[in-house]
Amino acid sequence: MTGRTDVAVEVTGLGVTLGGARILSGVDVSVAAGEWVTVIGPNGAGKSTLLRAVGGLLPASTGTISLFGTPITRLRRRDRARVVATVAQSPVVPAGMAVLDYVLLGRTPYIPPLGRESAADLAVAYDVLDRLDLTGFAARALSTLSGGERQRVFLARALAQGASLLLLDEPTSALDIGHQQEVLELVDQLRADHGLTVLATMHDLSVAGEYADRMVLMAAGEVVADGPPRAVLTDELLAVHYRARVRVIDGEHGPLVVPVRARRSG
Ligand SMILES: Nc1ncnc2c1ncn2[C@@H]1O[C@H](COP(=O)(O)OP(=O)(O)OP(=O)(O)O)[C@@H](O)[C@H]1O
Repeated sequence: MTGRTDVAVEVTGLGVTLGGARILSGVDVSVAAGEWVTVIGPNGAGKSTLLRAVGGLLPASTGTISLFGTPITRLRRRDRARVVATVAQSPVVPAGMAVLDYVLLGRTPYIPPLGRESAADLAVAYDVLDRLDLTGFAARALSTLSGGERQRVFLARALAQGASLLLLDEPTSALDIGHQQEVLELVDQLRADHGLTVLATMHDLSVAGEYADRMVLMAAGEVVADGPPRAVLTDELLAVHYRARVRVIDGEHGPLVVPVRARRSG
């Protein structure tokens, strides 16, 4: 059955089992078209697993996942790739591949079987390289780039895919503060200009809160809070689920989470 297309992601009662272990249980997450939702939670909470399931990279044991109203199980791989693009935490990179060729992999869903990329595909690849400040790297082997440069190339490949839903798993973890802002602002600009929908995971809670419309807090494979940043980034919720001592202060674009060191005795 085809449902509403103004809902980009509808996850209902999702359970995922991996290696015999239950990793996600009863997860409900909904992302409206054009919305930016960031999933947070401590290490091992199940954030990447959720993104991989939404990207069609892992099967659901229970529950359903729909993208723009179509159950993911009904989308063929090629059609799915035109709808959703994923930037994984550590993508596998083919040995010796040049940056431009890697970004062109994003155009695969548009290239006929046994065909070659068109001039239009090349133009898209060069455009995203330019937007991400990567033009000078086009001919370089991906393996020779720094961690941050490589992370921008992974994003470039996802953007070249032209999908309307972007899944970003820790997209800025290797980036310096300047490139972090550049990448997040670019994604936000694309969202404003092209109605892109973003479902991300991030560990930097202050940055996460500045960009997300809504945040989903996960712990031990379940959703424990879901709401605007101010409702999710609270001293209490972070203390309980991260076992962290933090102070949340009001920032211009959202709450800022400041770690507070324990008082030393003696
Ligand atoms: N193939 C697998 N077999 C068994 N357990 C797995 C498998 N893949 C992931 N897990 C476990 O599932 C749990 C959730 O992992 P996941 O990577 O989704 O967490 P995460 O919230 O993204 O964590 P992090 O913040 O550390 O990246 C972890 O405990 C992990 O060890």
